[in-house]
Amino acid sequence: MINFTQLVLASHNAGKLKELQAMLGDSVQLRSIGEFSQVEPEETGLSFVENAILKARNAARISGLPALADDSGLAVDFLGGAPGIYSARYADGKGDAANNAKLLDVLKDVPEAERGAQFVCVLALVRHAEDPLPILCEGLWHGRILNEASGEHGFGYDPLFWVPERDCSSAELSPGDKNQISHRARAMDLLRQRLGLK
Ligand SMILES: O=P(O)(O)OP(=O)(O)OP(=O)(O)OC[C@H]1O[C@@H](n2cnc3c(O)ncnc32)[C@H](O)[C@@H]1O
Ligand SMILES: [Mg+2]
Repeated sequence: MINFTQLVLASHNAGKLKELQAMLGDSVQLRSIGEFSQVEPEETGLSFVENAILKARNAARISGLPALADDSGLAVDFLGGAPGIYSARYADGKGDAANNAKLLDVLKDVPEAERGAQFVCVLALVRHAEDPLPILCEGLWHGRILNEASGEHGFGYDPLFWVPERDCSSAELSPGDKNQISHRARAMDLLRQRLGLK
């Protein structure tokens, strides 16, 4: 049985930590892997699942605690699913603003009907570093890529992601609203079911 008072989040992304902690509420306290190490593991997998497991195992090994990892990204239809698992590194590690600028540039002549995209989130939970049976949960969020950035909330590609069901960008949603409907919210919903927390 997992001791949830001591669950470490295998992520160096403050935006993810905030969202996941808000979704979990008070029942589970997520400790950041940053408390244990500043070294980020190389994400050498070819899929979200592989990278999520790799990050979770690494965090469990470093902390000695059960670990939850989130590997996520943006899959753009016109780009055959890119940037995908490379979303954080799309502009060679120059950060969110550069990633967004590059995406807008690559799609600059693409008409609205062909700008469909999905946010993807895979959560992996391991009880310990060698856990042979990680719990895996996936969430998708369908939308489309805007022609310019809009909104101040969230992180990453949120200002470029149009949310059809709310008629606004993901960065225009309040944090509470995003956490109800996002790819991460859907994956977390499944995880809570798997853990018997709901
Ligand atoms: O690997 P960790 O340490 O968790 O942090 P990271 O930022 O590198 O995370 P990923 O490797 O999973 O890359 C995910 C990238 O996808 C984008 N992304 C994921 N979820 C997002 C969201 O909810 N809103 C906007 N962009 C998101 C954003 O650019 C992230 O940096
Ligand atoms: Mg990463």
